[in-house]
Amino acid sequence: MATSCECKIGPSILAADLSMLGTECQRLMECGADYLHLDVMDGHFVPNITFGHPVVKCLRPKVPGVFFDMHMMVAKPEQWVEGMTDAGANQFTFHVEATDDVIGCIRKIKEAGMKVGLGVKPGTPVSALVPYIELIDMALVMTVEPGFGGQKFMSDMMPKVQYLRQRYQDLDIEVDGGVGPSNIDVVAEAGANMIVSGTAVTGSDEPRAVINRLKQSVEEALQKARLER
Ligand SMILES: O=C(CO)[C@H](O)[C@H](O)COP(=O)(O)O
Ligand SMILES: [Fe+2]
Repeated sequence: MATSCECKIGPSILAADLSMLGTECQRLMECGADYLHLDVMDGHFVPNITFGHPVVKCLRPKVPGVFFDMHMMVAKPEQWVEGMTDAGANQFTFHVEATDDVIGCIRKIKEAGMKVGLGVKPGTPVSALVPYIELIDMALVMTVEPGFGGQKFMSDMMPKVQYLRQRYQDLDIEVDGGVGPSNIDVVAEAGANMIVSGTAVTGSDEPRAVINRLKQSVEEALQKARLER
């Protein structure tokens, strides 16, 4: 996932034309995306349905080598680990609220050879992640209620990001929901280094320009933070 920016931008394809998923993903990578954030919803954990591992398996050869961060908004995430690794997913990000056996799920994902992401919904305190931090690769802080793209960014989630960054320098921290050029600076300043942007990118006629603007804004925010230190 090499980029000049310390922060990586991963477009969510939720608001893209899903009938052309392969082409849309290729286009986003050509426009400067660092990785792809693929939103899986099961109609149980969230009140919406998207797609599952059979679709991801078809998508994999269309964008070989691209990092797939699977945002698993599903109940019983452990049941989809095998299917996702077989489909070619790189990271399996599930929600701490979704299973009674978080450690068992983490172990299963690692054994399958994928990286582990663990997320919290807006109403869940960040402390819910703390017992698992040493076991995971990435913490996901949701800045919308999971289930739908195009919602308003919840800036009051930033203290969660700051809390994690102050304590865990090497942890990947992802922010997801409502992020675009007008607010990505706040997200980067708080300490996120993997930033998802869906509607702002895929809903634009010029996704390349939007991704460039996102990266520029992150660079400026980090530069400002360095100078203020
Ligand atoms: O997980 C998600 C919703 O549950 C999406 O990744 C997220 O909403 C990104 O889309 P947008 O930038 O349009 O909010
Ligand atoms: Fe997501």
